[in-house]
Amino acid sequence: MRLLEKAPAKINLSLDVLHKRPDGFHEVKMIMTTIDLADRIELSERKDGQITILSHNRYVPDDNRNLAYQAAALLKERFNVKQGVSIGITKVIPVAAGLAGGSSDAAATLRGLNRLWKLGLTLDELAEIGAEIGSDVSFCVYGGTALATGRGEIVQHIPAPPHSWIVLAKPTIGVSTAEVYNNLDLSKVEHPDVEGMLAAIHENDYEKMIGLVGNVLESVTLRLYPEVAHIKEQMKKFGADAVLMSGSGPTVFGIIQYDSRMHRICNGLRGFCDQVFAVRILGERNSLD
Ligand SMILES: C[C@@](CO)(OP(=O)(O)O)[C@H](O)COP(=O)(O)OP(=O)(O)OC[C@H]1O[C@@H](n2ccc(N)nc2=O)[C@H](O)[C@@H]1O
Ligand SMILES: Nc1ncnc2c1ncn2[C@@H]1O[C@H](COP(=O)(O)OP(=O)(O)O)[C@@H](O)[C@H]1O
Repeated sequence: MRLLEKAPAKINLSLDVLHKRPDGFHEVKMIMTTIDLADRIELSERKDGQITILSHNRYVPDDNRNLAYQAAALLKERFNVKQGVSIGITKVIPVAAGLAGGSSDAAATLRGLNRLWKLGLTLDELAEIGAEIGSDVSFCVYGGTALATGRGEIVQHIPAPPHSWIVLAKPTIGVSTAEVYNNLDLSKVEHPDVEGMLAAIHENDYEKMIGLVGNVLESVTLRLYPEVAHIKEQMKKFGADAVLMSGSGPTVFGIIQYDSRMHRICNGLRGFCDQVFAVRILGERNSLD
């Protein structure tokens, strides 16, 4: 048997870090939403009990460092599964980009293997297992839009943000999440208004939402990688309503209401940036909701 799962990317509309915890992780408060940019995960049964990964992407490990491999290994061990699985990953989401591509591949693998191996687990149970793989995996198990707290694994569902285009621009560099958290100086950051963003989303208020985007991790990544600041400036200049870095970066996203302006911004960015995408938020509400 063979089955397919989509693994969508996420962006962080608001990302605050409260403090560093004794376990080395940071306590976060962030609003995440899945977007229509997805990897494709193909799972095929193996009778020999092995787990294999094939991604045809030189930036993605094809062994037990792959988060999808780790998801399969964890389920196999925890539920004493005798079968194996071949995991084919078609990468569309840029790697090490702040878009949770690896986490989403792991989450899709958990959802898919739950079906393939007939484990009968709930999404809540899969999300709990996902937290053992990485902080963003729990959110990716559910997708949609959520307030994430703890180290990111406590997920509270909220409505989708107002109708808008998301334009993504990824500079050629990749960023290490651990490096960004390690260089964060919380005494020097401006904290975003996460509660205000929550209210804007609940009220489906586009103007309020674009005025409240914020990410404390920008303070680190923009300093370490000036090209990210350059892309932010260009996206603003081309007319995006709001511009922010996603996660630990380096991907920058713009929020735009009108199609015509979205096209203008994409064309402008493509002049100097290889990876530019225009996508919708998954499960978005239309402006009349
Ligand atoms: C910054 C965010 C925002 O959504 O996303 P990305 O930029 O990775 O997409 C996340 O917090 C990233 O989550 P994730 O990428 O799953 O992180 P993990 O694998 O759990 O941890 C990688 C490393 O980041 C640091 N880390 C991660 C999460 C957290 N709350 N505090 C931390 O200090 C730790 O140093 C950890 O060793
Ligand atoms: N399935 C996967 N897809 C992409 N990267 C993966 C995967 N599994 C493990 N990795 C590793 O995880 C690192 C972070 O990748 P990714 O999840 O794309 O970034 P981010 O955490 O910034 O959203 C990569 O450098 C890569 O080596």
